[in-house]
Amino acid sequence: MGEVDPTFVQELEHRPKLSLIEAKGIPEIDLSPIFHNEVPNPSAIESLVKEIGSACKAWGFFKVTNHGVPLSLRQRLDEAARLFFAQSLEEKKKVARDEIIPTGYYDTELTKNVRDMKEVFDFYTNDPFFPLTPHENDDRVIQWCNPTPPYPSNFRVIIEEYIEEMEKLARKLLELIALSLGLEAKRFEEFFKYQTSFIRFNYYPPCPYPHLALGLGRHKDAGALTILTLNEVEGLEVKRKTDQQRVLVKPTRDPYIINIGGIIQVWSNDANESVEHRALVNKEKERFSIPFFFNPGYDIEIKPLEELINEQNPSKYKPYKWGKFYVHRTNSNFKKQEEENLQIYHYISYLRERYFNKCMT
Ligand SMILES: O=C(O)CCC(=O)C(=O)O
Ligand SMILES: [Fe+2]
Repeated sequence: MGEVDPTFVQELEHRPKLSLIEAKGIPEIDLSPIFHNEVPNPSAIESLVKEIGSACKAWGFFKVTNHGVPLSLRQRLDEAARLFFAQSLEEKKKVARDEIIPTGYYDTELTKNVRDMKEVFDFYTNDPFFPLTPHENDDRVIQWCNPTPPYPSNFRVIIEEYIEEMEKLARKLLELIALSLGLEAKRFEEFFKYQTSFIRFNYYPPCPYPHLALGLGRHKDAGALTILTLNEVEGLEVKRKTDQQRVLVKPTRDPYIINIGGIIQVWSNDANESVEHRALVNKEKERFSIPFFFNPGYDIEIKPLEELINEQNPSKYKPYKWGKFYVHRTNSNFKKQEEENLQIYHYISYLRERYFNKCMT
């Protein structure tokens, strides 16, 4: 075993446990009532909405089957990603991200200020606009253009095809979530007109010290919704809501894993919470995961929805602009900071602040 690079080493309390617990009972939800029924069946849709609602509350994440995304497209995407990461570092760095526009390849991501044992390639939908800086009074925006990887030559085309499928699925899932919260199906639609969604390719090479490092440190996804696909290698650990234990999610070929993000947590005023998760590495096998993060426009103000708050259940969050939040957070994932990176709980309204500071780790 070579020298351990200290930048990857997790503090004792965050190192992986040697005995892992397999997650049981993760809801697996069949989406055929919306994707495979020619004629809509209202009672099937109603039970689907109930299932989604309880999965969001009990777990914050769940699997979906019959989701309408062709397996063959995913296989082409997996293969293209594998070819991309198998190239030399020099080749991959031809499409490296920079400090201003963080699209493309990088291998130095930090989560909670510790380096992750992974490489990444990020590709945003429709070259979206973002604030140039996180500073509140700075109105300048900049377009985040995606680099085109020269190899494999069809990578970009496949990514774009796949993103279209992801968007379709994400919009449907959000409709079901809206219904489960007692809202109109299309309640969230306007927020995604100028979306800032992106697809991320995570590549975790075999690691000589998997008991000290993590592929991806503990975090909660900050956007609205994540649609995740994994290769056959285990590694995803999710914090189970019932007992706060980290449980290992068995990778499955066809179903997608859906994660509630921080934005839905805020919109729903905590009715649906985003769960903490992380990724382990191992000594022998390389691991891939491909999340699609469905995110709203940069200028959308995120706050609890009017319909979901009242005197008994007042708003728990101060409004924040998604683009500013995101740029702040992206900067901290790239460079080591003196303080912890931005989280939705930094927007908890004043009255709850003391309570929350105690609860968050
Ligand atoms: O690699 C995994 O299993 C999880 C990836 C993830 O959580 C993320 O990229 O946000
Ligand atoms: Fe995540």
